[in-house]
Amino acid sequence: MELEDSEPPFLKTYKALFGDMVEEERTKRVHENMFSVDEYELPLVDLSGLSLGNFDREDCKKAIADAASRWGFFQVVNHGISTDILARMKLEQVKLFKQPFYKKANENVFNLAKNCYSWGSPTATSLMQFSWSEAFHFPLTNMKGLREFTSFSSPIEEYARLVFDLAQNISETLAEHLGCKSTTFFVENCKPSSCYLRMNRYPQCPISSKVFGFVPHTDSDFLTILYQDHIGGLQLMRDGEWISVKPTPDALIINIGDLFQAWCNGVYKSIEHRVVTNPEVERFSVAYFFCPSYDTLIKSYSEKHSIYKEFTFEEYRQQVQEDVKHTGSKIGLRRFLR
Ligand SMILES: O=C(O)CCC(=O)C(=O)O
Ligand SMILES: [Fe+2]
Repeated sequence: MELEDSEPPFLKTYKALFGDMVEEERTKRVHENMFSVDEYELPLVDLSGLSLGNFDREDCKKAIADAASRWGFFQVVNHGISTDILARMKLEQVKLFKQPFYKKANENVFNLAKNCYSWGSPTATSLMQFSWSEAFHFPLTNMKGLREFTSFSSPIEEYARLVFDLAQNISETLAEHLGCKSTTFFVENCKPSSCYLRMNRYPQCPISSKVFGFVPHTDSDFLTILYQDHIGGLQLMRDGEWISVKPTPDALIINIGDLFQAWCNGVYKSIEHRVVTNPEVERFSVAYFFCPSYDTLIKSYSEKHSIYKEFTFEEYRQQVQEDVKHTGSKIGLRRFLR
């Protein structure tokens, strides 16, 4: 590997896991792809309805709640984040990943929390636990380090600010639809500093028919807002089958996370999703995780009955980490069923 190469050494490092697959894939005439599934368009919600008159507003709120309960995943347009900011953020993202690998892996480039860069899956014992991707995972407790690295008044920072408002707005809307007239839950517990931003890059993959870009999982937050490029690769579980999400330019994808599912007692669904890689091109995405502070108690909004035991966000995170360490995968909310 050249010193300046930005590509993580997947094949060399994980040789034991991949065996002869690269050669097999190269010489095969017919390419069977176990991840190739039907493509769907997610429900699309035009958020301009939220700022219009009462009638449109109610329609828009209903469309959001319907999508969150029936799909757990939907896309939004007219979300208030300009094409220009999205494009400038993407440029910064590419710049980050194009740094030499040794620098990404060995240096605390951003002066932020340690270990914010990760690649591959060091604990994977089988191919099914492996993710062919690299990521920068930023806690948003402190944007200072990031600001020092990127150009001042960074578009990443601007995006994080705007997307926080969007997440808060959608959470409030979903809560209102459940009949919570004036809930202050999200305002009180979810602050910009308790959220996370993860920039993902999925390098082109010579064994893409056999390895995930991101293993199947649900998100451990209230909701996630995803900005993806035009390549595609995100798939989700729907009625017991995997389906592939068709990218829509400039739309943002919203998905319900585990905490929301627990809070609303299962009305809105945290859906399993995964990413598949591409043999020819790289793909970029940015996930914003709308999270509460660690000590926030997560329990059903309704006094009536609740499916899950109560837990703090910290307890949930720790349990997820322990399960991944001991079983190789996340068990998630099933652990907290009453
Ligand atoms: O890159 C994607 O499309 C999805 C990423 C994702 O699921 C995550 O970061 O949790
Ligand atoms: Fe996810």
